[in-house]
Amino acid sequence: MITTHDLYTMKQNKEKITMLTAYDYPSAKQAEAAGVDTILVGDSLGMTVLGYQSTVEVTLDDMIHHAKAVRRGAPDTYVVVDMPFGSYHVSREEAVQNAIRLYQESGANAVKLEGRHIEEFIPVLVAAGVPVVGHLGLTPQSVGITGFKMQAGTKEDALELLEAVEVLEALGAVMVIVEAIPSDLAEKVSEKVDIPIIGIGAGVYTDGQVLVYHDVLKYGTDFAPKFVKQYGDFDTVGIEGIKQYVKEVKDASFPSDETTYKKKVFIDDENNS
Ligand SMILES: Nc1nc(=O)c2c([nH]1)NC[C@@H]1CN(c3ccc(C(=O)N[C@@H](CCC(=O)O)C(=O)O)cc3)CN21
Ligand SMILES: CC(C)C(=O)C(=O)O
Ligand SMILES: [Mg+2]
Repeated sequence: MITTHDLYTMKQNKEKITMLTAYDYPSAKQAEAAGVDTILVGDSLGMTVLGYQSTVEVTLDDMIHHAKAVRRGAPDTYVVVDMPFGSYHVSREEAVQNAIRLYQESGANAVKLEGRHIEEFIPVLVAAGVPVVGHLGLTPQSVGITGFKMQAGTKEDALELLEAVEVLEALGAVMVIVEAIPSDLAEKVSEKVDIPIIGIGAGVYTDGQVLVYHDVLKYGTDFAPKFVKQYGDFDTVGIEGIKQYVKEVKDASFPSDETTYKKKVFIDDENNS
């Protein structure tokens, strides 16, 4: 498994860092088998595997439940887990307590938090030994305020984001995700700091890329943001497979001899009791 330190080295060596979300045992196994550098147990699981309209409904217990399954499926991959909406917004004490619980119970390598208000308690987490990943730009937990659209499109907002990344680095964050921001800003941000900047919808100049498993494989998603590229079509493969199964049960061609136990046991036969 790579370490937090390896992520810095990869940036220094200009080796792109790959990140893919995973939410359960099989997706984690696939991600590890495919050799991704890092897995994100994103709170996007609320949308991709639980069918919610946003990530706002996801709870801390949901995140722990899914992250533990991911850890079992990918024991040798660097795993980042999202702190969900509301779990780090009430007070500094509660935020730190919840982050420590998530880190400890999930077995993840780092916890990710959205926005700038996290600046007030990052040092406490870092002091406690918890690697912290930031998330700026489009922060989906604030969808009620921002909507799902490109962020930092004005000079003022771009400068603000640039400053925020520097502050996160200074406070000890190990990595920052930037989501749905202009490519030239993402490039500047990546050049400005030594910690890796991972982009989603942020162009090609970041130190790495992250996408959502279900988007990459076209698996049950109802929409695809502009920045998604589909590398597979699980929906077609899955639906075709299920249709074939249904057909074969209907016409009794399944189960066949090969899928049937054929030891003869008659309950009324003394020789076979
Ligand atoms: N399946 C999935 N993929 C994601 O990338 C993702 C999630 N879920 N859930 C959490 C957040 C939410 N994200 C989103 C959700 C919607 C758009 C979207 O509709 N974007 C429009 C732009 C709309 C506009 O600019 O007005 C697009 O066309 O890209 C973008 C990112 C990214 N994250
Ligand atoms: C989109 C990524 C960065 C994320 O936070 C998630 O999957 O929840
Ligand atoms: Mg998230």
